[in-house]
Amino acid sequence: MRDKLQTFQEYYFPSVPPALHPEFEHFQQQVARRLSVLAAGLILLILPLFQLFETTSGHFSTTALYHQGQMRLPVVVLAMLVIMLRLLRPQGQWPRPAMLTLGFALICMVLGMLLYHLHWGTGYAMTLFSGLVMSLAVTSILATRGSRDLLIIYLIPGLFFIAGLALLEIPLRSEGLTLIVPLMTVVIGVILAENHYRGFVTMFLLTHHLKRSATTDPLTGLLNRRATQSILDLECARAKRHDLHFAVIMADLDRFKRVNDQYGHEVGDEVLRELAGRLSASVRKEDSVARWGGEEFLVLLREDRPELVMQVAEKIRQAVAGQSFATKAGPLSITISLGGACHTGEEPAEATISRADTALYQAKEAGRNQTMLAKPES
Ligand SMILES: Nc1nc2c(ncn2[C@@H]2O[C@H](COP(=O)(O)OP(=O)(O)OP(=O)(O)O)[C@@H](O)[C@H]2O)c(=O)[nH]1
Repeated sequence: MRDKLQTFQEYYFPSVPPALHPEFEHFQQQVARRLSVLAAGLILLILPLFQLFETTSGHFSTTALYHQGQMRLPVVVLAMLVIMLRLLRPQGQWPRPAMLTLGFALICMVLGMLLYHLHWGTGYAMTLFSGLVMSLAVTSILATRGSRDLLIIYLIPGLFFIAGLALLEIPLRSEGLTLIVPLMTVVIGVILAENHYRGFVTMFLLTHHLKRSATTDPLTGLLNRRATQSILDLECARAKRHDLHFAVIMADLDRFKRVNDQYGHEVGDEVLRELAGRLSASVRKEDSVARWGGEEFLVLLREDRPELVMQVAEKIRQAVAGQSFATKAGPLSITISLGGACHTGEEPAEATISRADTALYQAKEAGRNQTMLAKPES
C-alpha cells in the first residue's frame, strides 16, 4: 500500500530534490527562454491582426479603435522587447521574469478591454470574454511554475477588474457574463498549468537521470571512463591555452582477485564502494576521481607539482592500507598501488595516462602497496 502510494505520488506529484534546485532553476530558464520567444512571436502576429481586422470591420467607432490600440500597444512593445533580449542577450537571466511580465500584461490588456466594452455596452464583451478564456489557456502554458506563476499573472489584474466592475457599477450578470464561466476557466487554467509544471519536473528528472547514468559508474557513483575522457580532453585544451597543467594518478587495488575468489563478488563490490569514498575524501573538491576500469581508478589533480602529486598518492595509499575495510565477510586488509604522472607540454591525455600506467606497473613490480611517479615526457 505504502509503495503504491509512493509510486502514485512520484508519478502525479514529482518533486525536485533540494540538491538539484540550482540545476532545475537553469532548466526552467531554458524552458522559459523557448516559451517566451514563442509567446512573443504569437503576440506580435495576432494582436496587430486583430487591430487591423477591427479597423476594417466597420463595427467600431474611431474612439473605441484608438482605445483598443492603446491597450494593445504595451503588450506588443513588451513582446518586441523579449525578441530583442533573445537576440542581444541569448544567455541572460531574463526569460522567467520576461514571461511573467508578458503573461501579466496580456491579462491586464484582456481584462481592461473587457471592462471597457462592458462599461460602454459595445456588444463586443462576449467576444472578449472568449479572448479571456483563450489567454488563460495560453498563460497557463507559459507558467513554468504552475499555479504559483498563475497567481502572479492573475492576482493584481483580477483584483483591478473586480474593483473596476464595482466602481463602474457593472452588474455581474451582464451580456451572459455569469460567475460560473470565469470560475470554471480559472479551475481549468490551474489544472493545465499544474499539469504542465509536473510535466517539466518529470522531464527534468528523467533528463538528469539519463545524464547521470551516462557519466557515472553505477557501482561506485564515481565518474565513468567516458565522462573522464571528455574532462581530460578539456583539461588538455585548457593546459594548452592557459598554461594550466594537471596530473593524473592511476590507482589499482592489490591482489583484488583474491578478495573476489575468497569472499565472493558481493564482498568485492563492497570493497570497491568503500574505496570510492576513501579516494574522494583524499582529494580536493576541484579534483576528479573516476573508475577507469574494474579495480583501476584514475585521480585527476588540477596541480602538476611532482612533490604534491606524490603527496596525494601517498595519502591515498595510506587511506587504503591504514584502515581495514568493513565488509559482511568481516574487516579486510586491502592495499593499493599508485602511479602518478604530470601532464607536460602539449602531450595528449592518453600519453599522460600511459606514463602514469607505467609508473603503476613499476609500483606493482616493486612489491605493491607503493607509489611511483613517472618520469617527465622525454
Ligand atoms: N567484485 C568486483 N570485482 C571486480 C569488478 N571489476 C573487476 N573486478 C575484479 O578485479 C580483479 C582484478 O584482478 P587482476 O587484474 O588479476 O589483478 P589483481 O588480482 O588485483 O592483482 P594485481 O593488480 O596484480 O595486484 C578480477 O578478479 C576482477 O574480476 C567489479 O566491478 N566488482
